[in-house]
Amino acid sequence: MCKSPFHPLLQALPKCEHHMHIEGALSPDLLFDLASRNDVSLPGNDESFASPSALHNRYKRFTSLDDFLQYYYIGMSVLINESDFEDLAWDYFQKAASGGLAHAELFFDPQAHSGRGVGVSTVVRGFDAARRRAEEELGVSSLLTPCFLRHLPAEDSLSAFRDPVLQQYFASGSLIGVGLDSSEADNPPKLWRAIFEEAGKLGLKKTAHAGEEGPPEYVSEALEELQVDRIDHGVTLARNPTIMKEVARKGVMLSLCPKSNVVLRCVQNIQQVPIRTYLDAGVNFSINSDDPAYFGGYILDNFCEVHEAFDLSLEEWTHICKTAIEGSWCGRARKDELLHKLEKVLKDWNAQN
Ligand SMILES: Nc1ncnc2[nH]cnc12
Ligand SMILES: [Zn+2]
Repeated sequence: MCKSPFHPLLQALPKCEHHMHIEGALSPDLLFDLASRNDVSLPGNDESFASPSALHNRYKRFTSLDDFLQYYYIGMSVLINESDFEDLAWDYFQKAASGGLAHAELFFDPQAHSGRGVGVSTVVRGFDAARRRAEEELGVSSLLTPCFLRHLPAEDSLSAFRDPVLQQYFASGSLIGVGLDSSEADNPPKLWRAIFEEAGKLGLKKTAHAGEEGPPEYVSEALEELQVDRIDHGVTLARNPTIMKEVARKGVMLSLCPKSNVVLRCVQNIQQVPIRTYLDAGVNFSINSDDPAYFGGYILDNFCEVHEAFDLSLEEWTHICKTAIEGSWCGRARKDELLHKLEKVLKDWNAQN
């Protein structure tokens, strides 16, 4: 919660999140509970795993994306059964909905589970159970996208993409698109071109992490070589005005993750996230939590920190929320419902202020 008089408005705004790795919602408490439930032993040689609070403290000292990813992949080892994935996603939906989440487009990493013998149907069935419950009990809609891991060879990603079970989920509409995540440095997007070409032929949505730690040229490469509809992060894009102008011209949306960028040291503080630069340059963006259990905050916390750093106006918040709604991959009917909710929140706010 921030101290701004705007806080009640920030809380009430109907939020769309497009960049949230469900495995990144695994809190230290749930991680320890699941480790005990599933009899999974945590690394004995790392004192960060001595207790949930020791782990929580370690999360305050990440030095880079790869330093974080090491903990992120170890954390996942406790996720074994369908009910574990359901509990994880349900925990996320409850916490994010309390901060005004209305629609979530969620990533997961199938290779990080299949590599440990947990099949994609176990993962998707668990998430789907939580997604149905979120829709019924919280009024939160959601979509699910598998991401492919760029720290592994691109051929591994291609076989994971071609897994018949995954293909069946694409065909049925349970999975909406494809994404690309994990270690960015020295892993240029073009190496994953084959997957994105096949995904395009299947009519799937396409997105890729680019310009998080990597250079702005990875953003243009993802757009040109992978033909992505969206860019995840793009925080380094502001360093190249030519590419930035092209992104603005094309109307491509960036899914920015302000707290993540600070915690993983892509920027020194929230003020350095180029929010003002992108608003001025007409670059579309949404504000997202990335891995909320690791980075110390859900979507509302990201809204609050951005507001405190940039003192945005009512018009600017309205623009950000509308861009996020229009940039979502849900259908027109759901977008209209979300726009309607937004109008109502703004009307109530204006009536009271
Ligand atoms: N911030 C991030 N960047 C790349 N891959 C990720 N996987 C989970 N979080 C990620
Ligand atoms: Zn991410």
